[in-house]
Amino acid sequence: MKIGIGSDHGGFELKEYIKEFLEEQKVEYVDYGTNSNESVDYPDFGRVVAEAVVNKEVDRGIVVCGTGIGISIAANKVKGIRCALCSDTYSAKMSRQHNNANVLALGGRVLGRDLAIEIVKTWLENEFEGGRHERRINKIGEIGC
Ligand SMILES: O=C(CO)[C@H](O)[C@H](O)COP(=O)(O)O
Repeated sequence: MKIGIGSDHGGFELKEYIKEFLEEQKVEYVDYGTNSNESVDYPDFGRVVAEAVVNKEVDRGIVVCGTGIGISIAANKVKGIRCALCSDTYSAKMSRQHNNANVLALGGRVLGRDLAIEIVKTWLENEFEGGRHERRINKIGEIGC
C-alpha cells in the first residue's frame, strides 16, 4: 500500500514522526509537504493529498494540521474523498470498517505522538466491511451530484 501524506506547519512535526513510523513498517509513502515549520495554508495540502488519492497516485492519504479540522474539511471537498478526523483508535477502526475512509486526518496540536501512531497503525490495519455500509457510503457519494 502506498500512502500520500501532507500537513501544514501545525502538523509538520507529527507528519515527520509518522513518516519515521511508516519507514520502520516498510510502508511506502509520498510526502506532499509542507517541509518546515514556516506558516502555510492547510487547504493547499489537504487538497493535494486528496487529489493524489482520487487520481490513484497513492492508495490512501494521511493529512495533519493543528487540529486536523481544517485539513479534513479541505480534503472532504474533493469528490470521492471520505476523510475521517480521528483522535482515538476506535474511531480510526470504524472509519475504515464502516466508512471506508480513504484519508485519515490528525491534529498535530491535539494528539500525543504515541497515540497518533496507534491511530495510524489501527487505520492502516483495518479494511472496509462492505455489506450495509456499502449502501451508506454510496449515498454519501450521491450527495451534491
Ligand atoms: O489547525 C489548523 C486548521 O484547522 C491550522 O493548523 C491552524 O489554524 C493554523 O493556525 P496558525 O496559523 O495560528 O498556526
